[in-house]
Amino acid sequence: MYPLLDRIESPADLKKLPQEKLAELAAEIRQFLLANVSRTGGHLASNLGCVELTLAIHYCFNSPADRIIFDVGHQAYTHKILTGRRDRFYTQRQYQGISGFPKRSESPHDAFGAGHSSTSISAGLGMAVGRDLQGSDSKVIAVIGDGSMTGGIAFEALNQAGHLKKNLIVILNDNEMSISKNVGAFSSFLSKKLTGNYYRDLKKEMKELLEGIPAIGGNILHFARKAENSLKGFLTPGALFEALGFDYFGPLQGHNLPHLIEMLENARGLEGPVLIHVMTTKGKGYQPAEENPALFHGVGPFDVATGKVTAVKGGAKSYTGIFGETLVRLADDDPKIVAITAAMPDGTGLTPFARAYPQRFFDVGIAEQHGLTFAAGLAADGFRPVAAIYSTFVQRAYDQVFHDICLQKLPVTLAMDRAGLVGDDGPTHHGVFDISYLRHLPEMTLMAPKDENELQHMLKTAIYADRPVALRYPRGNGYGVRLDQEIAQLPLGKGEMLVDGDDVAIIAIGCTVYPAREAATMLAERGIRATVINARFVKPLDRELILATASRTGCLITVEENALQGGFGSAVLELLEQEGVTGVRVKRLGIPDRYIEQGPQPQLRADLGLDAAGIAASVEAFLSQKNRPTLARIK
Ligand SMILES: Cc1ncc(C[n+]2csc(CCOP(=O)(O)OP(=O)(O)O)c2C)c(N)n1
Ligand SMILES: CC(=O)[C@@H](O)[C@H](O)COP(=O)(O)O
Ligand SMILES: [Mg+2]
Repeated sequence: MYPLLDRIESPADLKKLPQEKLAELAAEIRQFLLANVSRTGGHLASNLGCVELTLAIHYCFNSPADRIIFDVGHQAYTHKILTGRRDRFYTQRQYQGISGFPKRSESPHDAFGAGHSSTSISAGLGMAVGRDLQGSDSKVIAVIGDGSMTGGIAFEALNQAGHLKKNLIVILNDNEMSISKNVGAFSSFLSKKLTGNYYRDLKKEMKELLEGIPAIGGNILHFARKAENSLKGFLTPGALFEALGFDYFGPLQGHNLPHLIEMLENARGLEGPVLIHVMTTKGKGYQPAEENPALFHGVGPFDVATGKVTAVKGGAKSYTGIFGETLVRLADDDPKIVAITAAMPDGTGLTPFARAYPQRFFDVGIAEQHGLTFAAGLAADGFRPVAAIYSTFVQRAYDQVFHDICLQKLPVTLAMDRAGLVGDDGPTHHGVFDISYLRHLPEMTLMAPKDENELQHMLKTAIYADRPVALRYPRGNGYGVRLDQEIAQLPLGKGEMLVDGDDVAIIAIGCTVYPAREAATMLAERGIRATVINARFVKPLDRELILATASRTGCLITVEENALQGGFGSAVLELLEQEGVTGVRVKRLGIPDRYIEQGPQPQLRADLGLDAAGIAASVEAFLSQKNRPTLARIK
């Protein structure tokens, strides 16, 4: 099927091909990507956009001795295919398959693991320094997109790289897109100057201005022409990188293999940090993806012929969608509500808000830290900011939550989408730590809805709590429950009892509540009467309800989709300890102390015993151990 690609098992095989054959190989790779990603889903558009670039890099450098680092890593499919994973590529992002991101444990060619953005230059610089300390002569190449370049850590790395003057090649893959259109002054700077129009218009305006000055205008024009080249240099993106100590080359047409290869061959021999600016088209070679790169950024299975995404039958609305709709409804009545995203307006459901209230919507770029401090600033000025960020990316901004929001008691709502197990993106993206890293911060209120209707109410509760609030909700669809027309504020720190039973109490939070209730039904069929509590709040806990239930049943099972360490169950244990409660047995169910690989959410939940059957089994096993020896007896 793929006459050239089928012969390539490693970069060494690639190098055997004459350069003239590479364009043909690129076309085969695009076919291969389409055939596979249309079945598995994945980050199609970015990968289609960097086929030639990746081929050129592997053609000119010697991986794994030379270290190739892909920022975010969502664009590393061609790299994987060329480095011995073509045969397994159909398993990418699948349960027990290869990862959708570079992963050090997967291949020696994956020089650095990724999934989160803007780390490649820092990691590359570390490797360059390590190489020099060890006296080796390998090359280090960091490939970073224009979106990822908006992350602060990328600039921190450029700053140090320009200072250290190590041999480091940074390739800026500029497609003028983040997931959505790239925004911000840096992005405008990169693109505006490149169109040439800006420069042409400026020149024309200057000429007219100077010609209009009587007598001396002509002379000045003469000097201005002489200065033209330096002016042009000043106006190109190169000036920025040169000022940071890099040698700048570009912009290059990123789909022109001979040009790329010539440039990279030259770059091999250059001393010091080098930045090669490459222009590419996101979705290149597949019309639907070129026309709608945001949709094909991370896409589910689709039909190659039509570009139509395979519809999920009868799906309820997503939590993300409900969040976005509710925020618009609340903002209709309150001009103080503003919304912030870190380069993910679609993913976080903020696009309807952006359309309805463009003046109150802010895409800060991939800059979670800045985004949260920016939100704190707005809150300090009397606004009600809602920052919608995936749970896993809030990790970037822990200090901002502490120092800029909680310590100053500022009423920022942190809407943490993708909390819990996310599925195919795997360990880099599972949002299973936020309860642990937020719960201990004084002033923080932390809640999680049991379903999409409760999400509506919690969002309003959060926005009007007049304090820092984090609201976590999962990736995927709700349960299709009826949505209350009136959005209400919930009492802070109050949970709800859903099922009453005396044998044991299951206290669940967020997306584990429905499975817990289903588990109770299963247990009832086996003669076990379980109480089920929807905790709603991780902080403050519903002290009265939990203590009363503990004293009544003497046996508590907590359930959460968060790390067990420091999670919701730990909070319940701490409550019992603080209150001096003894004689109550507690079992915590949640994410164990290891990273969870990729897979469909239901599969992962079943594996971890967090589905209804798993919870019921744990409850039964726990109850059957009632007479196990206590520590006192062992002593
Ligand atoms: C810290 C962090 N925030 C957000 C994301 C989500 N994200 C993944 S790719 C991406 C856009 C990256 O744009 P760019 O680097 O230009 O690559 P392109 O998709 O255009 O190929 C974003 C926002 C992330 N992976 N990491
Ligand atoms: C690479 C990355 O970080 C994003 O593209 C992420 O994969 C999006 O995840 P969702 O599909 O959950 O929006
Ligand atoms: Mg981009």
